[in-house]
Amino acid sequence: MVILLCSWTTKHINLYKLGSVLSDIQLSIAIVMEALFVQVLAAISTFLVIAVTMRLRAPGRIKYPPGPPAWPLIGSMFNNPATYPLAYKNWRAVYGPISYFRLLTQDVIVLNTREAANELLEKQSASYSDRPRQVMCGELMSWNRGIALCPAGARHRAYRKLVNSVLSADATKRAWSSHERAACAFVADLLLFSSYAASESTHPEASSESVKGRTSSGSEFISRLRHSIGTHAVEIIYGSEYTAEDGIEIEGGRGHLGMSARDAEDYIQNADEQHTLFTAAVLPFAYIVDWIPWLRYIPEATPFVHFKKIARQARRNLEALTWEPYLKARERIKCGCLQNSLVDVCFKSNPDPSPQEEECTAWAAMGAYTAGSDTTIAALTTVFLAASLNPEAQALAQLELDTIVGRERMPRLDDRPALPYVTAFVRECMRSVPSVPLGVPHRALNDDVLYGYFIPKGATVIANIRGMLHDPEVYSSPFTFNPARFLPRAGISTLPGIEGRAEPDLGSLPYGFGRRICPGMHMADSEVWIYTAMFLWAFNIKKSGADVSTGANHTVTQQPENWQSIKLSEGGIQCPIPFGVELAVRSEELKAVIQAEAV
Ligand code: HEM
Repeated sequence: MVILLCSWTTKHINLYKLGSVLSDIQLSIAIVMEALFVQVLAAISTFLVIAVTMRLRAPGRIKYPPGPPAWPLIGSMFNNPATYPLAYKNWRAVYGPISYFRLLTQDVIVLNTREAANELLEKQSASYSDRPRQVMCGELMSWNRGIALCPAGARHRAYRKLVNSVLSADATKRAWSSHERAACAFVADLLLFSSYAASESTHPEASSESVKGRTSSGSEFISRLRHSIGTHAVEIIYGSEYTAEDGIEIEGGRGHLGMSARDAEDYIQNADEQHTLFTAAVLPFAYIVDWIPWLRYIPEATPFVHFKKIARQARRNLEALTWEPYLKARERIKCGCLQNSLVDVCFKSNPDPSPQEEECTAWAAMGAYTAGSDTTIAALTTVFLAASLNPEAQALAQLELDTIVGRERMPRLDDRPALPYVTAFVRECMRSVPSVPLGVPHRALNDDVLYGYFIPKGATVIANIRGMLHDPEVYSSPFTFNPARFLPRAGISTLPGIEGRAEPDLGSLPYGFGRRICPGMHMADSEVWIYTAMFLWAFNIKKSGADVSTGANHTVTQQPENWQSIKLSEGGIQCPIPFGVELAVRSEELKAVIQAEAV
């Protein structure tokens, strides 16, 4: 039926087209409308056939998992929970460990417990390592050429191998001193100001202003954090500038090779803009074309069709984001200025790469940068908010730091085992506001059954990470900020008198599952920990109602006693907004140590 309708349309258009060249504009409009009408009819018939077939597919009488109410054929299209991460928060209580909904022809499985996620995404990792088709974000904007949305297969394996060269546990340990330097520079940078405020305008998703990249207004605090994490990531992935003074003769007498500080600034800014578009588009079915894929073929000039223009610009910018820093790093490396960045390590192991291999490295590098920055910034923003809202927990962490590290030097990463409360503080932040609340969707490669429920081949599989971390059956009073939940019952020697609750450790849960687990988790863990430790060692932080940089009054809506009321940005990456904080260095003595170590 569908084929018949389509061929009828084509014939019809051709006949009319002949006339329309000669006759008036009205006729052309009528033709387009008619063609569109028939195409829509064709699409609806397709959905009808496919949807009915799909409902009949479950073998035997295996049920689909429970889920929200759905309409015949269209499923949960009008109350699409896929685009609202918070919509899943009570699903474990309502539907149990595994739930299901359908959007037109797309099956979506939501895993609400760690056990269910382990059963599918860890134990059968190979069958769930693919990503669902994402027409807008993946195909039209080109993000499926990067690692995070790349389909499972040889190219994805090659990407993972490349990024592991600098992100594996061992490689990360070798980079500890570089993380410490970056955290120390951040703290020293903050010393220059007496107080700061974080506000909506600084978050990439918070305003249309920021979507266009104008993020400089007001709040120094987060923009400084963004700058610090971004510059550090650029260094780890592309290396830093190499100047003639560094001891090498540079051809043509130019002053430097590689990424200059200015290039890094531009890169960070461009990456922010592209990643903002990415986080909005990566949510399942975020754009109409994700629901009706053939819309990708309609001309960009069609009225009311904005997604084609957005996609074209995003694709062009993503190419630039991928190639410009890579080519600069390559130029430096070819002149013999080798460093330890991801791109350098790739060239060391393969000094004469083919164009395909170069393309692979360039996209792997871009993918690692973009996946690693906003997630880490979101985690650290939560840390600072948590400290400002929980003065008691802040004071306990500082007491532990003073006792173990003292006041004559800054904390280091090898202090971590001796600082259990600081570590528990960081974990509690990552539990309270996981940066990636629904992970990145996986895709079932085969039909499967879990707990007696049918999982159809091709289903999008979402791990409800936030729901797992807020499950009251696992974490008592899940919306109360309490680092002691991660301490042993017997307490800790660094802070006698604190009663631990010995609740389940986070493990790698905030970082996803199976073959797609975050390859940057070791780096993120070390980075978030050292930034937190140095920051709490150096500053007292408290909440404030005013953004001192702009003078604008912000209402402090964040309530320490109930993290459910914390305002979060929407999208694939979650970050608390807005909040004001005041910082004060803890003593002149510490200020002198910071200034000395930051040199
Ligand atoms: C607090 C910080 C971070 C969090 C919470 C986080 C979380 C995640 C999550 C949940 C995923 C999806 C995993 C899945 O599909 O099951 C992911 C993927 C990924 N992350 Fe992270 N991440 C963080 C930092 C980083 C860093 C620092 C890097 C690199 C420098 C990085 C690189 C990546 C990459 C490349 C992927 C895609 C992996 C793939 O599809 O094979 N992440 N991350």
